[in-house]
Amino acid sequence: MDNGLHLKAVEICRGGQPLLQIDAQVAPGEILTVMGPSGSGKSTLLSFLTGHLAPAFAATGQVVLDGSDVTAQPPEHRKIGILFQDDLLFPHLSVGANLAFGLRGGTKSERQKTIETALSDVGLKGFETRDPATLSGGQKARVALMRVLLSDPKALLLDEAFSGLDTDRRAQIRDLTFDHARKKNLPVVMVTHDIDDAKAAGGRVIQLGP
Ligand SMILES: Nc1ncnc2c1ncn2[C@@H]1O[C@H](COP(=O)(O)OP(=O)(O)OP(=O)(O)O)[C@@H](O)[C@H]1O
Repeated sequence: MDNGLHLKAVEICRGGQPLLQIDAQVAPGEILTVMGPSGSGKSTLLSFLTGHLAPAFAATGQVVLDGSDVTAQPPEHRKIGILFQDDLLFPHLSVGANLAFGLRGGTKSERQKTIETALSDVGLKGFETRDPATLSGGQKARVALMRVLLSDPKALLLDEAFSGLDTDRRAQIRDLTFDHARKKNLPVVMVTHDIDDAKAAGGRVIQLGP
């Protein structure tokens, strides 16, 4: 498969001991859910994919994105976006400036238009000048989602991205995230403890491991 995200025989070790092994292909628009007990290496896997593996770990295998092996590339060249739980917006910047952060190219007015559209796509029309401190948790999550999408990633990683939200809000933001990821045809790797997240992503079990 050329397009999508291919985790080719990935093995992550710590202190010489294997922590996690995975071999999976995530097609564009598809969601790979990774579940497992605390400490099993889920976040470490995502840090390997983004290129931020901590020195305590060693990894073998390849990360192939849209047919290119990005394993040796620095994080900023990989085009892999990640959303964390309670993703922090820059507190000293307005909502609009937070969104402008990942935007490259185009004229100032084109960038402005892109931001307006992104906000209205997540039900936050007119929020450009708002201070992030004045937003609800769900509103912050929407801005964080748009910020990562505007950086034009070729794959999206979710690390307990919906965990800080109450049940209703969680389902809403999750649907919104899946919708946008599918619209952009992004392969998604979602780490979660929540069986409802996994059910919402759908599909089938492809690997069971220690
Ligand atoms: N920077 C680091 N240096 C050394 N060990 C680490 C580092 N980060 C995490 N670990 C350890 O590596 C193991 C895997 O951690 P990781 O955060 O990937 O687990 P996880 O499956 O995401 O857990 P959780 O579900 O609790 O978030 C844990 O035992 C953790 O304590």
